[in-house]
Amino acid sequence: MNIEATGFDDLYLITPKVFEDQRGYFFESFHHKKFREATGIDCDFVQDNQSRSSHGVIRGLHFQVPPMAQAKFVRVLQGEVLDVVVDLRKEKSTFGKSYSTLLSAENKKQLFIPRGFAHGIVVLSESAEFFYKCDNYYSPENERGIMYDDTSLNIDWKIEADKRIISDKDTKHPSLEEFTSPF
Ligand SMILES: Cc1cn([C@H]2C[C@H](O)[C@@H](COP(=O)(O)OP(=O)(O)O[C@H]3O[C@H](C)C(=O)[C@H](O)[C@H]3O)O2)c(=O)[nH]c1=O
Repeated sequence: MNIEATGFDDLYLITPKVFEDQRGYFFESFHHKKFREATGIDCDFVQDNQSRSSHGVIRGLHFQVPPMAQAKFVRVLQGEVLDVVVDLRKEKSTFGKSYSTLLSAENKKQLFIPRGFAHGIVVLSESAEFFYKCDNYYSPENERGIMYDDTSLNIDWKIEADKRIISDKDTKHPSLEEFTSPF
């Protein structure tokens, strides 16, 4: 497993070691001890989520506030997404900054997103199956969001505006400036 720093504290891009043979491939999609030894992060995941989305779908930018904030370990089972996170941790020099990376079934890359980040995806392939582990349970009353197209975030979502598929909920979040971060 190769773990890359991202310039954001505790945000890591992971490339698993893939074993290929004439049958296909195998890789360890998560290994608690190896991850902890490489990052110092002792993460106990309690909930797995999976979603399927069509080309152009944007889900985000979502997060849960304390005491139900979530760290996430995300990857793509089929297709390709641009995975986007925004640092909401006020004391960090990266506060308000975004980080994006391509995750795909092909590159098998994974992103560990610590608590204190808003998270979203945009689907670049025909469709995508997205899978992620969470270290805290879903809590609707603690769910929040910031606008994916907040110009202060300067995120390139790669899909033209008229081709984007977005839930009604995701068109009604505050901007980062309008949101007082609890992180
Ligand atoms: C997140 C979640 C949702 N739900 C229910 C609530 C709705 O009835 C339905 C769809 O939920 P939503 O539209 O919020 O799903 P996404 O837009 O994919 O939300 C996710 O999008 C981005 C990518 C994230 O990082 C978050 O984990 C999560 O907010 O599933 C549950 O029952 N449990 C859950 O953990």
